[in-house]
Amino acid sequence: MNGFKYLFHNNNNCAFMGVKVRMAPMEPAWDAVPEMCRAALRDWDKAVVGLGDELMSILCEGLGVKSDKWKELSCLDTRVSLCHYYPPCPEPDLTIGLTAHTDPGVLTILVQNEVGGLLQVKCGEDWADVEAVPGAIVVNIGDLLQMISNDEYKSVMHRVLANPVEGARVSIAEFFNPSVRENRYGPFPELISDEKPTVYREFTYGEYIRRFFNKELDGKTLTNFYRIDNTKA
Ligand SMILES: O=C(O)CCC(=O)C(=O)O
Ligand SMILES: [Fe+2]
Repeated sequence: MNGFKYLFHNNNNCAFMGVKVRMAPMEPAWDAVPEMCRAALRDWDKAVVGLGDELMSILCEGLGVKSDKWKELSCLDTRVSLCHYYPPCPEPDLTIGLTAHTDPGVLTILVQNEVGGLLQVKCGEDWADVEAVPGAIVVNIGDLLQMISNDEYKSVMHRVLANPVEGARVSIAEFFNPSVRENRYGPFPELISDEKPTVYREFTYGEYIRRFFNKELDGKTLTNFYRIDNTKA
């Protein structure tokens, strides 16, 4: 089915189920998406696409490069929506909702329902709860953005605990990724100087994404793989 998947559990046997729809660059086969969430998913995608553009322009300005710099690399052209459903778990101490990871792409925009306190972000050695604030949107910097920003922005390690309460936790994420596999990625040249040499070597998006799908998620990031050890220069 073009661009649509049910995920009943993922490789790490996490305690969630999900529906994944690739929204762009190709339109999904909407007929294959369950009718009950078709319109909502279409509206969600429409609502976040502009927000992604706007956030990325602000983030580029923050780096001191031109605000549409990200367009040169088709940074946001692939969009994947992933709806997560974390059912109540009778033994939450024995499993995890979603294992610790950083998002591999550029940006993630996420909303969650009122069952909060399960999404956590790593702060130093500790985990901090991301409370469910009505109307709030969670934005994650992904590994690719960390690398193209030459470490000015840091991707966020996060996880979801198994759900100990009666009601289900629901979240919807939109992942923004590049689309052109041949494009070469590395820190924006404008950010490189003698004082701040490049922290990452270049790679193609195709190579990057292949590596991502061939590794375990738990606690590891791809950024270390592409990092140059400047202390040895
Ligand atoms: O459900 C959540 O809040 C987080 C989901 C997530 O981190 C992911 O799918 O990458
Ligand atoms: Fe994530």
